Amino acid sequence: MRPSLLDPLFAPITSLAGVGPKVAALIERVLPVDPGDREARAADLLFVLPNSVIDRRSRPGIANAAPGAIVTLDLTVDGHQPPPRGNRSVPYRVYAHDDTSDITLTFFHAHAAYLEKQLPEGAQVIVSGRMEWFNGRPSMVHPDHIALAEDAAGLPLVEPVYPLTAGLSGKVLRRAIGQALERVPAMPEWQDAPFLRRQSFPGFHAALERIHNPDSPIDAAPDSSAWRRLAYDEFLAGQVSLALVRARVRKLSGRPLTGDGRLVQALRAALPYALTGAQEAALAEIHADLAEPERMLRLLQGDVGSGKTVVALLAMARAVEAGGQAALMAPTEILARQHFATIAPLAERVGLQVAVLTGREKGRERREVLEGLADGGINMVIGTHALFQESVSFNNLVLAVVDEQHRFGVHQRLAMTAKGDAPDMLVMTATPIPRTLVLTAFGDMDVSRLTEKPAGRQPIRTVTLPLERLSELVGRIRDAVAEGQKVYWICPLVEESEEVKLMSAEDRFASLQPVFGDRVGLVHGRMKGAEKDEAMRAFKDGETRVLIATTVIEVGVDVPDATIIVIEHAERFGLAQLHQLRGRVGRGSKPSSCVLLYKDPLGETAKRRLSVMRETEDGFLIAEEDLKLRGEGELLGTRQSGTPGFRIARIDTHADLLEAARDDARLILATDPELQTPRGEALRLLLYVFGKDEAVRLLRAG
Ligand SMILES: Nc1ncnc2c1ncn2[C@@H]1O[C@H](COP(=O)(O)OP(=O)(O)OP(=O)(O)O)[C@@H](O)[C@H]1O
Repeated sequence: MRPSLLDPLFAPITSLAGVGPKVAALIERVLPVDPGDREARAADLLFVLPNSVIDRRSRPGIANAAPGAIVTLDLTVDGHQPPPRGNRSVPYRVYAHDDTSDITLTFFHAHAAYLEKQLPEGAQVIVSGRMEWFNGRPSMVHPDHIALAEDAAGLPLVEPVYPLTAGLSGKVLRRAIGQALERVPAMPEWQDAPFLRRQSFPGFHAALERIHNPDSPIDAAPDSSAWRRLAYDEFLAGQVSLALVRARVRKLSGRPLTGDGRLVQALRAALPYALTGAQEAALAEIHADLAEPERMLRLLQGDVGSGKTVVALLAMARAVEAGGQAALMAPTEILARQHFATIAPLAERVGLQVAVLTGREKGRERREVLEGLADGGINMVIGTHALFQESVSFNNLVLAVVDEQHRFGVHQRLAMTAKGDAPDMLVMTATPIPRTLVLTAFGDMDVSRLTEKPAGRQPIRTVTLPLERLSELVGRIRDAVAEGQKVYWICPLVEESEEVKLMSAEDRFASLQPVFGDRVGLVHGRMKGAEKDEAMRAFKDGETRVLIATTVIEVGVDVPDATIIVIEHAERFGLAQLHQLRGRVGRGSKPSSCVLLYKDPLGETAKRRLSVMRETEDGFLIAEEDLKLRGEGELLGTRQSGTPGFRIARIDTHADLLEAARDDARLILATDPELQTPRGEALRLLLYVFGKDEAVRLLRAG
């Protein structure tokens, strides 16, 4: 039970003065981590940390500001220049000046009414943001902060600037955060005192105060001791919680799984290729783990197209040899069916019973699968999260393989675990996550890496092309199709809504149909399962040659003879996603290419991403680069912050703390596994504060 001293912090944000349901909904949009299906709490507000500060201590003036510097300027607004009607690619410009020079303030996708209110013509305003020089003129794109000079009187000299969303003013947010800060109760220190001294870290409450009420910009920067303290808290909460889950999982100790090797041998013989060295090595590690009485918790990391599926199959075969059942869980229905289509013919050839179970199996079909799983008639099952459902019970599940784990949470992992008597776990991920992220997302699992691709693969030629040259591209694709090639055509991901996403794929389909006739197919997330299957099948069998798709095909889709992928509006995709998408080609022995269609003007980050894609195919390099580029923010709108899944910590700035937190967590749990010492009690508070209630529940008297 959560101690009552935390109650005020855990009250919904609507309990704060000035926060009604409407404001609450806006605040939820700026929370660094989506609260999911629970209400946002006052505690969540503590971790809305500033993007930057307005430093009113000195005002250099436009002419004296260094390019790239974040500055505060006292400006007089001279005039507005909205973009021509209907042309959203031209920015909205506001002209202004101070005693030293003129400046242009630039806004993309701006709301005219909002800007007219914020920057009335003739008004004195205070604007801060990054100084840039554009065509030799001082400019500022999307200032971080704008205030009328009259409103700014009496404001602190150093003021934090928070991420905002349309309709939510800085003032309202600051006031709400201030109240949340007042609700932080006196709590015992959960960090080790000598460690705090060594690092010169302030206490938890003091750190929050310092960041939200800074005396200087340094206080509110991610590398300040206050921010680092909180990042460490967050890492430690995460590591302790992962370690608790892991301890529970391991404690349900496993059983040695060995077999006579006949099934595995027969399957290997049935494969149309020989395993790569990396596949052999990974398999040997997995088989060794299975043979141990301890449970296996292993992560199989392989770059796109490195051949993870067959490794999973052979691991599952070993589990069946040992007399148990194995399950493979995929993140999407398309993938579950694809795995089934690959695995079933091979497995059935050696006498295995394989079934598929997704949300789509209904009625008799479903009943038969459930019966087969319960009585052991089915040896292997492949499915989606439908495998977790309560109605599913296994006769003897000894191995659970989870594909694309980063889409599943720790709790789902536990749910799968509950299905068997402590089954071994193999987690597969196609995202070549850097070592540090493995640690944050998976804790310290054992890791096998597929570092080599099957022989005979050719490099993928990657080119970038502006959207204006679309018709030229269509001509070339037509030639390629005439030669018998197969083409994926990925349509833009538009954030506003699924609706729009769908539209763009359908529009493209409609515009390409006159060119390709019935050789063009369409697949997107809103289609019914059977329609999706049919579209994938037609493409696989070559009835359609061009497949227009949304990112539903991002992960895992395997059509080895597809040789071209066009990614429209490539500038809107993240690096990891582009890499995954590109990995849909180059999976056979023929040369392949990837065309990144982009729309000008490209932001700096987008430009860098596209050039990284041109320069390398190495997923691990790309992942490192991705991490560096993230958090630098985009020109389009607010600076996005941080590392996914974290509120405070940023892998690029705080990576050193992560290793320390992992070691600390191990040490803590080795000496105080149930968190019952005084420090352990304090650590329970830490877990609550960071929303790890689930982890506390795993503890005795939790
Ligand atoms: N040793 C091998 N030699 C030749 N081809 C192989 C080998 N191993 C796997 N393949 C083939 O390589 C392709 C990719 O394998 P698989 O679908 O398992 O990749 P993956 O690692 O899951 O990649 P992704 O994450 O991109 O889906 C498949 O067509 C598979 O049949």
